[in-house]
Amino acid sequence: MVDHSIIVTGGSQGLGLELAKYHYHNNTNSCIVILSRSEDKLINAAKKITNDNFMNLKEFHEDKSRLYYYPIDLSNSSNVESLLPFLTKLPSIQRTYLTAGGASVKLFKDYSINELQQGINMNYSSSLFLSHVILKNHLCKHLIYFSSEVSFFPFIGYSSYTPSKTSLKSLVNILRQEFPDCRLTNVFPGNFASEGYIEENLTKPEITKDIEGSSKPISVEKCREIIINDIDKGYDDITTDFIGWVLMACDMGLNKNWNYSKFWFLQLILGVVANLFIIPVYMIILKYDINNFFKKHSKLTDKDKAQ
Ligand SMILES: NC(=O)C1=CN([C@@H]2O[C@H](COP(=O)(O)OP(=O)(O)OC[C@H]3O[C@@H](n4cnc5c(N)ncnc54)[C@H](OP(=O)(O)O)[C@@H]3O)[C@@H](O)[C@H]2O)C=CC1
Ligand SMILES: CCCCCCCCCCCCCCCC(=O)[C@@H](N)CO
Repeated sequence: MVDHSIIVTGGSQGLGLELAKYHYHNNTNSCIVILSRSEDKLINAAKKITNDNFMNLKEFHEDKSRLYYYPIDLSNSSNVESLLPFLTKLPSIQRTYLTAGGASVKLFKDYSINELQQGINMNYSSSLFLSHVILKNHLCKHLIYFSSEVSFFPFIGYSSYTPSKTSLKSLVNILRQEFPDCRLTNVFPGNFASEGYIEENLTKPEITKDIEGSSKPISVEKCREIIINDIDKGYDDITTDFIGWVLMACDMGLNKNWNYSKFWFLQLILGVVANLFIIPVYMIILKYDINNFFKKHSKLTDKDKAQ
C-alpha cells in the first residue's frame, strides 16, 4: 500500500537517480517522482530503476505505478508554479531531494554569458522556486538541499558555480528561521564520480584539480549511503569526506547556532584554531601557486602567439 511520496529533482542521472533508485527499492510503500529537463534522460533513468512499471506524472494513478517522471526546467518560475496541481494529487510528500544542479568548471574569461546564466539557473533557481511552491503550500516538511563543499571555500575555476551554491546555503539558514516546523537539510558533498563530475573534469584547469585534490571522488553509491545514514541519524548539515568536515568547521561563524553536523562542538573549536593559525599560511601558499599557474599559462599563450 502506497502511503507517501518522495520527490527527487535531478533524478535523471548521477546522485539524483541513485537516491530515487534507493528509495524505490527500500521504501516499498512510497511513490517516487523524478524531475529533470530531458524527457529522454528521465525515461532511461526510470527504466534503470524499474524495468517498465513507470508513468508520466501527468497520468498519475496510484494503483498502477510507484515511479513517476516529469520533464520540467526547474529554473523557469512559471513552469514550477504550474506543477502545483500535480504535487497536490500525490500521497503525502515525506521528503523532497533538491538534487538538480551541476558544474561547468573553467576560468571566468572562458565562459559564454549564457553559461554563466545556466550556472545560476541550475544551481540556485532550480531549488529556490520549487522550495517556494512546496513550503508556501505546506506540501512537505523535509526538504534536502544540495550545496557543495566549495560553498565553504571559493576558489579559482568555479566562478559559475560556487556563488550559487553559497547562496543556497544562505537561503537554507534563512528558511530554517522562517519554517521552524520543517526539517531543512543541507548536504555539502565533496567530489563523487557522477556523469556530471566526469564531464566537468574535461575542462577543469590543473590548478583547480590541485586545490581540490584532497576531496578524492567517491562512488555515487557511497555518497548516497553517507547522506542517507546521516539524515537517518538526524544530522542536517552533512559533508561526505574529511576535508569537507574541516572546511565546514572553518566556516561555522554565525551559523553555529543553526549547524547540526557530526561532532559540531569539536568543529567549532577546530574552526577557531584553524582560522587563526593554519588558514593564513595556507592562503599565502595558495596565492603563490596561483601566481605560478598564471605565469605558466602566459608562457604557453605567448608560445601560441609566436607560432
Ligand atoms: N559530482 C560532484 O562531485 C558534486 C556534485 N554536487 C551537487 O550534487 C548534485 C548532484 O550532482 P551530480 O549527480 O554530479 O549531477 P549531474 O550533473 O550528474 O546531474 C545533474 C542533474 O540535474 C538535472 N538538472 C540540471 N539542471 C536542471 C534544471 N534546470 N531543471 C531540472 N533539472 C535539472 C539534470 O537533468 P537534465 O539534464 O535532464 O535536466 C541531471 O539529472 C548537484 O546539485 C551538484 O551540483 C556537489 C558537490 C560535488
Ligand atoms: C586547512 C584548510 C585547507 C584548505 C584546503 C582546501 C581544499 C578544498 C577542497 C574542496 C573540495 C570541493 C569538492 C566539491 C566540488 C564540487 O562541488 C564539484 N565537483 C561539483 O560537481
